[in-house]
Amino acid sequence: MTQLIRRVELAHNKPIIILLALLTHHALHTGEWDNRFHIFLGIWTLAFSGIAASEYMSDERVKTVGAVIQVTATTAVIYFATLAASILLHRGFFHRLRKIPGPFLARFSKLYGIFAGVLPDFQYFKWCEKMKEEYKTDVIRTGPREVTVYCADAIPLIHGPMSRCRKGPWYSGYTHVGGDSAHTTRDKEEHKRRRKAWDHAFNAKALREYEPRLNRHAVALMEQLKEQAKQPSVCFTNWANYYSFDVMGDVGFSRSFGMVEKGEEADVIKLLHESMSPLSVFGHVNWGLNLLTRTSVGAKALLEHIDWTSNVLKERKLVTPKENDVFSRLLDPNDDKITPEMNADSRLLVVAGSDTTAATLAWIAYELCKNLEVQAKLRKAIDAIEPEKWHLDVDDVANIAFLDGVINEVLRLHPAVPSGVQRETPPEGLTLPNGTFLPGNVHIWMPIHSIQRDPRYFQKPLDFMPERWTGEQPDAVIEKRAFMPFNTGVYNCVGQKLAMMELRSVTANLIRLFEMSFAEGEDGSTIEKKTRDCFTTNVGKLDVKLTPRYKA
Ligand code: HEM
Repeated sequence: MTQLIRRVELAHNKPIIILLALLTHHALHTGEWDNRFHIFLGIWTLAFSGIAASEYMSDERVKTVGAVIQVTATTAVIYFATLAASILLHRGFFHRLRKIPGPFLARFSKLYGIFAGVLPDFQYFKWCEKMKEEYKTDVIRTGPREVTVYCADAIPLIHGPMSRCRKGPWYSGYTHVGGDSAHTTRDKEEHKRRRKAWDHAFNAKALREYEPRLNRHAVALMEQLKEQAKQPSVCFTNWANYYSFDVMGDVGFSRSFGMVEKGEEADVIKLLHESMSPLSVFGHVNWGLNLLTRTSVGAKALLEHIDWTSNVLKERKLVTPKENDVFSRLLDPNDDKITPEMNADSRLLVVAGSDTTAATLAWIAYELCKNLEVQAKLRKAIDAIEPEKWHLDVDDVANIAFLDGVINEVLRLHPAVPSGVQRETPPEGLTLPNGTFLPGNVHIWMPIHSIQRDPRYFQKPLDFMPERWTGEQPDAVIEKRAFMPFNTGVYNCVGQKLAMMELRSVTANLIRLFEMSFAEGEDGSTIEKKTRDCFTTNVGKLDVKLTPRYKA
């Protein structure tokens, strides 16, 4: 054996080291390693430890620790320098995406997007917007193997029901810790099977069953806001969070979190936001997120949140609720076990079912404070409904065109998933409607925020104009497909009808009971600047002044 090692003399044989580096690049390039990068780290650690040991044992010239380190380090430098040079040369000048325009440095690494687009203000969607203005084209290369696509006519190809694209590796970032949810599974057949149960949990009959709960939570919120209105300023973002968390707990798990009742930020909301935070950066470098969750460094909150949501489900499994909830439809009553997939679905419901609605409610308050004439017009429409009732039920506000116009306009200007979702081209590639050919296994993002503010699709796109949705200004929507806050196709938001019921119920009652304006010292800049894009958003604080319209 020693003879053999001596003959090969790997550490002294530069061509072999270079060849191994090139083979490594080939393996990295042809496979999907985003979520298996730890395997390479393991192989490298073993290989270089092996080289150090074999040098020490077999080479008379290498007999001190210093000499062993020197030889191993030289080997590592040659290997990694070759690997880096090969990767960078390929990504920069020979890659299949080399003809797609984009920032020069972005073609070498996604780290560029992180430094240029995320770290300045954690609002990556704004950087996407800047790229579109700078390059004035619909397809921009924003990473070595990634493009950002801005044209609405590509939506059916990328997201539509017949799309051949599949979910990208972003979705498997921490599958190894929590299992795959219906949302994170990348297997189309598995998604189809699991989505059936979710569809059942949000069909018309189920939604009707959830209505009384929504009414109860809206009443509780309004009662608390009446008390809060005695203060000069109310932190609306907090109350939006409490409400949506209570609804999600009740409708999802028949569990009362009682946050509106307590009126204080519960640790679990903080934990939820902290668990999503790493995605703002590591959502762009999958291998980073994967390593983070494997080593727990920096992913403590995420792991704790996964545990917490598993416990919520465990406790739910022990009871038979009086009213059906979402998990009445998802859990198998004949099976005592809770699978990792069910635990992952539990976290999916907590994240998707609370944060998105809370963020949208906060933006509704922001836009209504900024556009007082819209608020007055909305109030007129709301006052006309069932004037003798002191509280409007979900059913009462199901078909108010101007209310839906306000909500749609907020979802257009402030989508809860602003940077969009990742898809991957099929192996044979994809030709976009503008003729651009995207080779196979390329990652695509369609930034919802940019598309929904594009003047090609919406007249005066930055104006808050609910009338564009009500029939009063129909020409103001030029391309309806470009409105995709809940996404579209087989992976679209299963909870969108429930979300609309919540948004209508809270907005209508809020506007019926209070005049709302920015609190003193507030101008809306905190929510604009401090909102953090973490796939969903952690919205910044918004303080409002509520003036009751009726005496208690
Ligand atoms: C304003 C509120 C909401 C917005 C803007 C929103 C947006 C979205 C978007 C864009 C997706 C697609 C994600 C992707 O493809 O990766 C999605 C998926 C999903 N949403 Fe929502 N959502 C909202 C509220 C809700 C609510 C209230 C629930 C449940 C209670 C919910 C449950 C889900 C689930 C389970 C999925 C995964 C569906 C699948 O992959 O088949 N969402 N949502």
